[in-house]
Amino acid sequence: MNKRIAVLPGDGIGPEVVGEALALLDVVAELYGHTFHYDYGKIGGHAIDEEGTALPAETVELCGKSDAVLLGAVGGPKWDRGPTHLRPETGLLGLRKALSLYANLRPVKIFPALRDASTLKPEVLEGVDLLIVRELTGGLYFGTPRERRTGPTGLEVVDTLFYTEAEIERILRLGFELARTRRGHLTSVDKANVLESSRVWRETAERLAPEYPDVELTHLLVDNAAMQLVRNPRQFDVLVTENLFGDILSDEAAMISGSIGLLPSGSLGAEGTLGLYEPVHGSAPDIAGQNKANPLATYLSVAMMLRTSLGLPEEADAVERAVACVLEKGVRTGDLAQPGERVWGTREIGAEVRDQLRGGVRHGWQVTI
Ligand SMILES: NC(=O)C1=CN([C@@H]2O[C@H](COP(=O)(O)OP(=O)(O)OC[C@H]3O[C@@H](n4cnc5c(N)ncnc54)[C@H](O)[C@@H]3O)[C@@H](O)[C@H]2O)C=CC1
Ligand SMILES: CC(C)CC(=O)C(=O)O
Ligand SMILES: [Mg+2]
Repeated sequence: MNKRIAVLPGDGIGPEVVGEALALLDVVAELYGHTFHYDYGKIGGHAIDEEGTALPAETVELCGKSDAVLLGAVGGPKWDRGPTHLRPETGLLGLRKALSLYANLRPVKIFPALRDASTLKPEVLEGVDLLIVRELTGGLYFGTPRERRTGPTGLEVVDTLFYTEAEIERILRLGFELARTRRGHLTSVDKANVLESSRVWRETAERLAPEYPDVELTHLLVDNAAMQLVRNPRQFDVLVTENLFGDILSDEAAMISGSIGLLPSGSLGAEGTLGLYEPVHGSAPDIAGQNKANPLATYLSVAMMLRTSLGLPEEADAVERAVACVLEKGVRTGDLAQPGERVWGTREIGAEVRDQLRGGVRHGWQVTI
């Protein structure tokens, strides 16, 4: 199979984890007889430095010609003081919008080997398998006006939470559809006790529910959802929520599995359109360039890409198995290692996963998981 992948490494640890992910994809290609072409694009802070914009037009064009997009992360302190239009994050938001990627899927699973790394007690973790469906092209991150202005008492600032009913309906429908393919439970997370947008969100969920009689719908206010996620995450199957809420809840949920360095994501538009795959974490400036970043979230994002956009489920399974096996062998980056345990670097854990993938596919050897 011949596929074109747009590769946007970005800033900070982005190039490190994406570099490892491509080395892993090369092994997938070698083992299964595929050809993956990588077309590199600029986005974020380094694009600002080199092109004067966080999202050069060529990057959007490149993505449009690809079968899938793999992204690292954008941002860093160097660009934090810039004006809004010259901030790395606007590049990523702009790309999501330009590609109409309205749904961001963030699965949270437990690797049995990592029970110790989770902040939760082992008995609470048993059987956790949840999916956060985050609306990605609307809400507070995209509403206008967004501005600073001078009012009667001095500086005033405005961010706008804007949704159309149609935007709310399409993400909720996806939530119902995904719940239907899993355990049949959808939790819609909102702040309907305060926000008008959330009231429409809840009304829309109620209106759609009769069309999905096989799905049990529950509503939860976002503050309670944040608490329930760490109290008893096993109660959740699919959570569907607004852009900002989903952003925050997914970082929180990362700690159920043990580290933000483990959580993958896939962003999708209408059926048959391009998908963008990226780890949930950011550019981690505090560890950038030190061979400390955990590349597993990016590997698991690659697995999502193989399965969803490239139609290669067997290859996706093999990557996920290789990751699980390496963890089972006790290989840990610093974010996962317990006090006193050996710490592997980004490149070293990368080599372990590649070896495991080769061994698993060629010789069928793997650690029992
Ligand atoms: N999708 C994206 O490109 C995102 C970009 N950002 C940007 O990233 C920059 C840093 O943001 P932070 O709030 O620090 O969030 P962050 O996710 O980059 O880092 C938070 C903490 O987690 C650690 N961490 C993150 N990824 C890791 C990995 N793979 N392995 C080991 N440890 C990891 C970091 O070292 C840090 O201590 C900011 O400029 C922010 O805007 C933040 C989130 C997402
Ligand atoms: C630009 C930010 C909204 C990125 C982020 O935090 C995320 O998508 O998780
Ligand atoms: Mg985030």
